[in-house]
Amino acid sequence: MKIGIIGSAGRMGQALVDAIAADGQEYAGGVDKGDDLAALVGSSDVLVDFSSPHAIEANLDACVAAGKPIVIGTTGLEERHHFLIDDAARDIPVLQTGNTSLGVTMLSALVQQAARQLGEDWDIEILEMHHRHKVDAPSGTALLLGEAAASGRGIDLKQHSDRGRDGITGARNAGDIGFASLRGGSVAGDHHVIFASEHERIELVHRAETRAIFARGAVKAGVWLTRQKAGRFTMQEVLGL
Ligand SMILES: NC(=O)C1=CN([C@@H]2O[C@H](COP(=O)(O)OP(=O)(O)OC[C@H]3O[C@@H](n4cnc5c(N)ncnc54)[C@H](OP(=O)(O)O)[C@@H]3O)[C@@H](O)[C@H]2O)C=CC1
Ligand SMILES: O=C(O)C1=N[C@H](C(=O)O)C[C@H](O)C1
Repeated sequence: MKIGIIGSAGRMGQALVDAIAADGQEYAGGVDKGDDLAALVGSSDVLVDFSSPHAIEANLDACVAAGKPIVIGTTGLEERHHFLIDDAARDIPVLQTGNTSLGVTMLSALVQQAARQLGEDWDIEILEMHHRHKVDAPSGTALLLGEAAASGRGIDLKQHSDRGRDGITGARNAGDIGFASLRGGSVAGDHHVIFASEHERIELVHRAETRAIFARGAVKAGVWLTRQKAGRFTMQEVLGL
């Protein structure tokens, strides 16, 4: 399978080049800002995008025009990006996720189950730490885990998230899902989901020890997408979880 990378010179782009070779796939080439995207899309069977939210619209347009599937791992997406993805998914297979690793995909299933079964007296807080170069917060994974918790609870995350406590915040709003972000050093990605009740606490933690886990999952998702019809897919579907 010929896999093209959008954001190829970046940290994830480089990890992907290795993962493509390790999986026995063919590297079709890569683009970064200002490169010939249409040419890459034309010569690839599937595109994998780990670049910037600014690139999403052009990437989707190019893939729709050429009828090629795309995996979007880029984070920091806004609502309008999700609408663009939904539109494109009417014509081509698209998988967008804040985390392509097996471990986080499993964690999100566990978080959803815990949130469903624990009562509302269990406060939910999500803490993430990443390397000093990361530009978006909360991480895409933290938001994905927040969505998993909200869906387990049967609530809308947008109406129930607390994303930036500072100063005299007042007491915690019952039912909110709280987010906190730390940045420093070279941390590939740590996520803690904390369920806190009056007398006990459950903490579910995932630590990425290398970016290879994201790259491996993205390659797996890309190969899987080439066998799908148009639609929007999840890592749970790819991994059969
Ligand atoms: N879903 C997941 O599992 C994971 C997601 N990520 C996400 O992937 C993204 C990239 O992360 P990372 O590799 O660390 O970041 P980097 O900054 O190292 O790499 C981003 C690359 O994308 C390029 N780029 C920027 N704008 C465009 C554009 N408009 N078109 C094409 N290429 C562009 C950059 O080029 P230039 O330097 O010239 O701007 C750079 O080479 C982030 O959003 C990150 O959060 C990361 C890890 C896992
Ligand atoms: O920017 C990163 O590095 C990462 N980004 C993703 C996110 O925002 O959750 C995934 C991973 O944690 C690494």
